[in-house]
Amino acid sequence: MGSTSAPKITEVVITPVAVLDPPLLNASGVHQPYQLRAVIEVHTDAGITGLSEAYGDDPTLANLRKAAPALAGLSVFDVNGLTSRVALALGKVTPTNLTELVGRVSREKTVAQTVGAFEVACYDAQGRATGQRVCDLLGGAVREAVPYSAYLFYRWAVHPDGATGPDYPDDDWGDALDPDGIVRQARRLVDTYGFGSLKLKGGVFEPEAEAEAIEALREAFPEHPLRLDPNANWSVATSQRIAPRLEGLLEYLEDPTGGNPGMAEVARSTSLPLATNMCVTAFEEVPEAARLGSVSVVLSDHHYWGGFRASLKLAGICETFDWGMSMHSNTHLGISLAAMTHLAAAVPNLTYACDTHSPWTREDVIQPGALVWDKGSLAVPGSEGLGVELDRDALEKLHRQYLECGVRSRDDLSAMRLKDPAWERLNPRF
Ligand SMILES: O=C([O-])C(=O)C[C@H](O)[C@@H](O)C(=O)[O-]
Ligand SMILES: [Mg+2]
Repeated sequence: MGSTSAPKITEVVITPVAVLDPPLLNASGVHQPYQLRAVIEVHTDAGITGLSEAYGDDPTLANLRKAAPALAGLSVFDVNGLTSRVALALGKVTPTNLTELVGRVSREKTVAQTVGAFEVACYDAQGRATGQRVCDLLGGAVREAVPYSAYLFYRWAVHPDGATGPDYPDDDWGDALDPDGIVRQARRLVDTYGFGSLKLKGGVFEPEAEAEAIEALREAFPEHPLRLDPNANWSVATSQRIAPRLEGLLEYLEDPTGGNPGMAEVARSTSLPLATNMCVTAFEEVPEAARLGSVSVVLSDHHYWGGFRASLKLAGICETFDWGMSMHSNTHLGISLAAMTHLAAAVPNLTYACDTHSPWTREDVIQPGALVWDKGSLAVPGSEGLGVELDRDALEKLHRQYLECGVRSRDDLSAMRLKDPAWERLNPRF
């Protein structure tokens, strides 16, 4: 196809939505009753529309809205043009981030987040224009089914008093606050989805209690690879105390402590591979990690690395430094899940099962049937583009929920203080 006949962007529509979210505990506090996402539609003069999904907090929305008008007239194939137009439109943008749990903020990362949000929609449009799947545009599928891991969370049964209205529909998972609760949760996730590996979100309770939960998981699931992610809520000394107990139990220990120097100290004292989505989260952080030897697995995430092409670049870096590659998730909907699946299908060295928050998200904006769980994996959806279609009624409903719920940014700390007003975010806590 010559560039003159390539679909050109005519309009970008950004719709914020709010989705029900359970009270999942982490190092920063607890999830609010609603998580925010932005649904992006990139319309073209060819009548084709590309879809994408991004964070939906106020600062992200402001950046998306600031950059969107600059895309008018751009070919959906011109991803380099997209990158430079977004950077120019954002100018000296204020660095923003969704949560401290995905590493430090920087201007580079803020621009990358915005580029990535539109880039995914452009790839979807490219696929729809050419009759190709996104994974084929990214180099071809090296796997037709992408394995995901069960994402286990300590959690309460219900949100704290005052966090929700009287009609808020709590889920039926109950609480999980000790090893038995975590094993019970894992059993249900494995039985329902067939997950073949398990990740426990840690950094919540005393590290010994979390190690005990890992031991209980090992006993209950002798064959499942296990991971623990304390989100940098352990000091170096604590990490060095606990890591030996976890050796032989975990396939990797994710972000036990904060920063590349601290991670490097821990790495030197344990045989456990250390993984991260906190100290290597942008290209500018790669040289220090490589120099110090702080990590051996990097969790990619197209939402903040800058989209598909940036993720392929990261894959090359991982290969160069002999780092394993996995995939991180924040709460997301089906458009992002499709994007994650196409990307993971096309990256040969992304050999670890990917993270997903899917089981915790009871609502969606896509039409059902495109993403079907089978033995903990998702087959690459569709025959062109991302392979998912918007459910307009659901989009409208979740947008209305956004307008009514009052949540405008992610704030796990304030959510936690509804239960315990004296709760402090200690960094690290343990
Ligand atoms: O692997 C991670 O660090 C995450 O998944 C970060 C997320 O924000 C997770 O902790 C959460 O949803 O609470
Ligand atoms: Mg992590």
